[in-house]
Amino acid sequence: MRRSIGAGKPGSTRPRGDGGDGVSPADPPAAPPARRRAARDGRDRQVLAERAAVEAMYRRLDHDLTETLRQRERALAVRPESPGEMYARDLEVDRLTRVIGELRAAERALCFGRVDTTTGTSLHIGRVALRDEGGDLLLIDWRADAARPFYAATAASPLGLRRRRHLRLEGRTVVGVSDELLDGSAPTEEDVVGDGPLVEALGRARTGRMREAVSTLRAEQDAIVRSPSRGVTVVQGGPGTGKTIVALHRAAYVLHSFPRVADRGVLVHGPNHRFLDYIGDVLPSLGENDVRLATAADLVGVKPGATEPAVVAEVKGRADLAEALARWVEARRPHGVPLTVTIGRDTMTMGVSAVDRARRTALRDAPGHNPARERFTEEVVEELVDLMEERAAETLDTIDAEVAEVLGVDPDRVTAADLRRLGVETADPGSGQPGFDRETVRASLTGDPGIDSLVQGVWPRLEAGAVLREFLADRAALASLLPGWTPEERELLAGAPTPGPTTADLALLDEARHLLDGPPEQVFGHIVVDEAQELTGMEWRMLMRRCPSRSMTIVGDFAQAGSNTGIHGWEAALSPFVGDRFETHTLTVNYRTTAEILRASAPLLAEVAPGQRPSRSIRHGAVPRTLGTTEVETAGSVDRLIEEERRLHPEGLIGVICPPRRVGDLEAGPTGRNVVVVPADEARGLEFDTVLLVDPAGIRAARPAGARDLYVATTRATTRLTVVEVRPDTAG
Ligand SMILES: Nc1ncnc2c1ncn2[C@@H]1O[C@H](COP(=O)(O)OP(=O)(O)OP(=O)(O)O)[C@@H](O)[C@H]1O
Repeated sequence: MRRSIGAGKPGSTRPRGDGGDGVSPADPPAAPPARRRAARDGRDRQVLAERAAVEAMYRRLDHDLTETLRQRERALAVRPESPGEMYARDLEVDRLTRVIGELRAAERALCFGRVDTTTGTSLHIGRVALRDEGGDLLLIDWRADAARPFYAATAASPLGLRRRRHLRLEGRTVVGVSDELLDGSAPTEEDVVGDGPLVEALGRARTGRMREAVSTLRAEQDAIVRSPSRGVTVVQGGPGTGKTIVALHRAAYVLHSFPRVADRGVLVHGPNHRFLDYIGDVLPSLGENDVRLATAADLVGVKPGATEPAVVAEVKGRADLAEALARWVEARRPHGVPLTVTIGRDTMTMGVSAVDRARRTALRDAPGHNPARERFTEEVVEELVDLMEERAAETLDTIDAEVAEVLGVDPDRVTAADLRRLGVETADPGSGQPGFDRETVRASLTGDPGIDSLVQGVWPRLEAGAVLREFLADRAALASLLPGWTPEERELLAGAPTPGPTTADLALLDEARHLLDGPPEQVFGHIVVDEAQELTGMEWRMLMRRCPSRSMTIVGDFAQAGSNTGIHGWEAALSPFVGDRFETHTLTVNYRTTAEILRASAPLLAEVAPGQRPSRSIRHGAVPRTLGTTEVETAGSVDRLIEEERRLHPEGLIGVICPPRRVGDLEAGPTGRNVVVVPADEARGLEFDTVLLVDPAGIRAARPAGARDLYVATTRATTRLTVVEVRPDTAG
């Protein structure tokens, strides 16, 4: 028999049953009163015992926090006496600041779990590790190896556990415990077997912000979070299977377990700010505050101000543009040409092979067209100094020859003999031309505007925005650099200049900057890519160059792809960068959508991704309904539905998902508290208790990926879905 204490109401949807997911069947049969009383006494004792244990942990947390704050104050008070000491001090202060952040973030639900082994030992699991004053372990960090059985043990594979316990806290007080027995043993008075926190978590009303799931990660999710792979991990699965939650917990795990990664920081890349805001609380609540959340526009630091047809965006996203652009830039450097310079009355020529050698040296020493140009200038100056020295030697030789002819003596030998007589060593023949001061000549040439304009003629400084505009408009170059493209495809590039950068231009701009100015300033130790099915070939390059270690967690679902990227699978996306060195995991259990909603979206899934198996939902709820309205009545009908929904489910979060062109009209309605209007092309990754899906035909027609937008929209609700079809107004 299973009972639950302290659990909140699971809401109107009920779990379907265990099904291997560890989710308990609902509605246990009623027990006789005496047994109920005994059970209640038993669980009260358990709650009290856990309360005492957790109070001790909070005391220790307070102590550790005070102590770490003191340590930081002491470190800050030290006066470093050398740059080395300053560096060491700053490192220590950074470390302590990080620990303080972790300890502070651990305040909420400090301890959420416990495991008891079959041999009688137990461990409490929480957000940080804590030891008592004697050094004994009070709490282990959820990311530690020792915590793995808490997540990974199942009845089929109990990993030495007898019991897994979840604790529920209000503030610092334990108010509920819930146990799962894993070794098949019968419950005793010390066990409180209940519905469990997953059911509770899934039944809670949404807030519009994703919540962390550290206490309820399932075994299949935990295996990915803890994967020892430091390379590329791909997580795929249908909507609501926990891809995002897994990726974010993996980022926290990686930061904790791979310190070298933590040094460089973690980037979470998402498609838009609506989505990044939605997931933005998860990592801080896991104690990770140093994670950067960014869209492509944030990474490039440019806001796209113009739009363009999807077909143009598609060709601009193709990765073979990178090679074409590189060759276009390469053609702006000197190849097979000499450099002739006039200094004073002298004209000197740096030969073709010297110029080519200087170009190669420059690009090797200073990657990027512009830095290499400066290095090339140094090489040119060096070559000119050599030439001038040679020229000086020739002039002196001529004078010497003239002197010898007039006086009948060799001036060099005379001078050397005179110097020897005076006890001075004569110049070493290898030390350069006597009287020619290379340093002074080099200094006078370095920074000389004449030299700069000479170099500018063969190797101009370039700016990424201008390069991109010129490149895209250079029909002749595009024809020779992109021979595999049809003339129509090339014309899409050249024939559609926009007044400002578009979204597809961002990755091209980044590529141009990389070619011109070298690698990006900020790179990361680990990158999480969410909604990765949206990335074009050029965008993959943009992310990969920011992750030289190729340590990445990539999550996505090609059935939900909104942009036509020309990339339909992980191999196509990743093999240019890592070959086949990536691990793919597939999540199959849907934690968001009810089975009824999933069933309603199945025909759309079959349409957009034939052959892809639907995920398996663990929740049940109302069958989605379809209503009709007319064009003029659309806003009024939606307003009435919102009011009805608010009356029946005051706690629930309502998402109104519609074609982009209807957003303005619908936002004028009773939005605000608990209601968000979202254009269908921005709904990826989001979730609501109730979804009002307005004008499905309009969503479908809004862009080429309309059917996939519609599929995404139907899979956003946790509980209730109402589809509002809009009929055209009849005349009169
Ligand atoms: N183990 C878990 N414990 C509690 N909640 C969970 C768990 N796994 C998933 N969820 C919840 O299920 C919902 C769906 O998860 P998530 O958004 O990560 O799925 P997804 O696969 O990324 O979906 P989509 O493809 O639609 O973006 C979220 O509310 C998430 O918090």
